Amino acid sequence: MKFWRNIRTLGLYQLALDIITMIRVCKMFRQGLKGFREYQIIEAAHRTHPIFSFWDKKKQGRITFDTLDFIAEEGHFPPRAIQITQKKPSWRTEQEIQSLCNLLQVMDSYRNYDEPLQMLLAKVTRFERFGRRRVIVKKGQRGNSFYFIYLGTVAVTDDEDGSSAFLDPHPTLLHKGSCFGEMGLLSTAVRRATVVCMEETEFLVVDREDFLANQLDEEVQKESHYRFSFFRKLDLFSSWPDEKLWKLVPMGKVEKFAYGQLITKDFADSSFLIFICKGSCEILRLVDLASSLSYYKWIWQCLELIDDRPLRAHLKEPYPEKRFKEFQIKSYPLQDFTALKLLHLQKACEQEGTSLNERFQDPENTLPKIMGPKIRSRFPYPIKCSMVNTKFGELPKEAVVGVYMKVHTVEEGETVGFHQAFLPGAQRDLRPMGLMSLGAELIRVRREKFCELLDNETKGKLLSTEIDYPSDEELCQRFLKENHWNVFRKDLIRLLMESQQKPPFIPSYPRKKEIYNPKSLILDLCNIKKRSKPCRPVFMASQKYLPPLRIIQAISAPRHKIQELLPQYKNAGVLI
Ligand SMILES: Nc1ncnc2c1ncn2[C@@H]1O[C@@H]2COP(=O)(O)O[C@H]2[C@H]1O
Repeated sequence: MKFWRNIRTLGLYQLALDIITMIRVCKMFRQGLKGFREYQIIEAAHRTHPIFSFWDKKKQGRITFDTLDFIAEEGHFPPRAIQITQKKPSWRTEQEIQSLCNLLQVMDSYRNYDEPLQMLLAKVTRFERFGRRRVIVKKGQRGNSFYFIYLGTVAVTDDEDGSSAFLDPHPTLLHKGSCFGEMGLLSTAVRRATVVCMEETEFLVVDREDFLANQLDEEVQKESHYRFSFFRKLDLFSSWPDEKLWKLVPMGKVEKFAYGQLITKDFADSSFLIFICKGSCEILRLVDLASSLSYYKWIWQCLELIDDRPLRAHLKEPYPEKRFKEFQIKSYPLQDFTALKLLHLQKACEQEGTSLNERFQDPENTLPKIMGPKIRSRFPYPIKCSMVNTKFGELPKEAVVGVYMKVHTVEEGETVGFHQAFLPGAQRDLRPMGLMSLGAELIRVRREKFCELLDNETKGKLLSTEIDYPSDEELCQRFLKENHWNVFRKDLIRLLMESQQKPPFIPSYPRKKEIYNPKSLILDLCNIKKRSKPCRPVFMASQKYLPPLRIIQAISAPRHKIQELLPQYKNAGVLI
């Protein structure tokens, strides 16, 4: 009693009570939050007809499938599937295993196995979810499990606690759909690396006994041999003995990328050397069009076409004499007097001491354009739009855009990532280039690890395969050319289709506003004035590579009617 009285006087009793209460509250919060999350996942009271059912003739019974059972918050492993993985393998029913197997198809590494093996894995796998910074496997330790990543990202590091992954600007990352932990399960091997979660990550785990019982070790060996035989076939390694090549094999894994999937934003800046095993990839460059002289010239030429005069000329009223000259020229019937106009214009230019090609550079120039009638002469009055300064002069703000241009295609058996790496820094092409898959299978190896094996002969071979990538100016000119051709092609198709006089096929669009609108990828120079506020989503380039910039795919500029360029098509349909 005395003891308790002492404690009471010391306040320790109260402290202990407080701590117990706090623990209880925390526990309730934890449970509450979990419950809340589960609620978010399952909540679907408003959904209609969640149960899909049909009569199975063979089984003479009704088969029902509650779609809600396998619905989860986007990307998360569904709660119903979690329940199945929590059961002992022998308690899982055939149907449950099949449902799990269907669900796991989203993971590339799982899908690669043949169907019977997939079913065996679905029977034994269990689910785990870990938070950021959690170490999953530790280098040097004995391995007990093999992991599929259902959601999230992990990093593979050489240190024991995985902390380097958060300091390294280019850590080795494994994403949703990959697997790891197989090497430590092979006979006497220990973990070759540490794997740490970069964010909250969901795994499907196969334990050592099940891994070996299902002969997954043989699958792993098969994959290693695949990598070895791929490297063996490359001319780059023809001088390497087998033992040396086997050192390269565990440095990377085979990764699959879907068509159009971005592999890396900037391969020169990343620390990887990439070998293309199957398919091909495109090297892409994000070009800031406003930094190109050709684009600058072209934009001003197009803007003049809008109403025959340079945009800036509208800001000042022309002298009466000039206005009269212009009136005279404009008042000719356009189609019949084009040649005459040209002659007149040339004379006028000579008088003014300018050549036709220089006209776009002269903001004061108010002479009309020389070709036939225009389409969309919408602005007979001054155009007002905000301008920005570029290195060549002012451009309308709307016209400062970027495009992704293909620089080069990398084919099967080629490598990416050592471009000009052996040149002195100042001579290197340091422009950021992205790599996009056209449906490719590749192996990524860390450059510094590869350099440990690199000899002079291999270096020489790498140098001999190097090519110079086109400059931004060349890419821009190519874009303008391709854009011109695409616009012409579309105009032509429209012209020819018009003749068929059938009502055009118009797909019915959902009424809801969509996030993706293909029109947002077209810069419409004819409506440049109207676009004070972009009404469509603007695709922005990454700040790291360029200033904020709208990304476009095509430019629709004021242009001459196609019938004028191809007089034989004047009566559309006659030639079809
Ligand atoms: N270069 C690499 N690229 C991708 N994964 C790797 C790489 N090195 C090791 N791993 C994986 O990281 C795991 C660490 O544990 P294990 O050695 O069991 O198996 C290893 C591989 O699955």
